[in-house]
Amino acid sequence: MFENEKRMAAMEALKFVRNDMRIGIGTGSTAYYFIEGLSELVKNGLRITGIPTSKKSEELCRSFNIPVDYNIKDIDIDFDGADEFDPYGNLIKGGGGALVREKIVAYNSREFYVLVDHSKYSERLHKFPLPVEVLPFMSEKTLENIERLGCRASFRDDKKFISDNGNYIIDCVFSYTDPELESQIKMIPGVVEVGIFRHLATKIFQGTIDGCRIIDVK
Ligand SMILES: O=C[C@H](O)[C@H](O)[C@H](O)COP(=O)(O)O
Repeated sequence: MFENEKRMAAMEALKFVRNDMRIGIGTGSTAYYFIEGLSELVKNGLRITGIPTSKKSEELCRSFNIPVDYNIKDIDIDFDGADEFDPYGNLIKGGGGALVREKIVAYNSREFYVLVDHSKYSERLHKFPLPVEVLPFMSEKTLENIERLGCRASFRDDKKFISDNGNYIIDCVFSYTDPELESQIKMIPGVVEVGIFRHLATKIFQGTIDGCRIIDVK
């Protein structure tokens, strides 16, 4: 859905990539267009090092001959998609189950550029169930503890979905996903990471029917 908007967001963001940059490489269908476009630039001589945010994106990079290295201290810009964003640049991520690595890379990047189609915008985060990665150990209790915060929660694919880190994803339906929930959920033992990304995005590239809108996050 909205493939053209996703492609436009990715193409616009690619204009910010320069020689010798170390860049975070996101996960998902929008990040795919970014990786595809990046591979063309690399083929034409661009020198970059990529830090992929999932095994899937790493495989894609390798198949496109994009150099990959995880032993990088300073990441210049991270480019990734999102499931939902609000006017303050708060994000929900993890629809593809890659939230842990995505958050580590975003946190350690000087800039974090988010690539989305128009449908991802909400005045208040409420459309997309909040993904939370949890350890398998006593995960039923972890789910109960998360539900106490006021949501309906379920294991993704009845625990058949296993993250790149060997964990489960719990999808949580809140009537409103208050960004403040990030720290409350993270306090629950067994929770590895929460798909709320606050104070991380620096620019949002939103594909629209006739181009791409760039939003600078204050
Ligand atoms: O775990 C996956 C990621 O957070 C994705 O970046 C997110 O789900 C957006 O994916 P898409 O671009 O396919 O909508």
